[in-house]
Amino acid sequence: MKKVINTNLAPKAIGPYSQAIMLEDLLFASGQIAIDPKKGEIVEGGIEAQTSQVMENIKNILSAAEMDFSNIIKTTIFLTDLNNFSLVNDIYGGYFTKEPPARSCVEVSRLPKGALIEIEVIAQK
Ligand SMILES: C=C(N)C(=O)O
Repeated sequence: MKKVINTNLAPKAIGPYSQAIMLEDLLFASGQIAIDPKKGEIVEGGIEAQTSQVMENIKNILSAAEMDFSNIIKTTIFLTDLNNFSLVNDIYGGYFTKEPPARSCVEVSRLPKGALIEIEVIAQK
């Protein structure tokens, strides 16, 4: 039986999707862009600020499902500019102290709200 995960500590959906869906012990989180949940707007400060906000949003969705970064088994990173690869790795890597999850990273032409980065995760409880 699936369960919808919803928290005010992560941005509200900007379309017809849930923040995350739990199916048995697996969590499928929708792609997070760098919306500050308090303001409802993309944070200022470029790729570094956006990456940090995305990771905080993911942290709060995991927390709403009683999980943390150690539960993540797969991520997908979407970047509008692969030149930001190293900057993103530096920030992203700080959230995974050991055994980082499997990952894909791709460049895309555009993201919702003009975001520079979107990350989706799958986690196991
Ligand atoms: C931001 C999204 N995850 C979306 O529009 O699907």
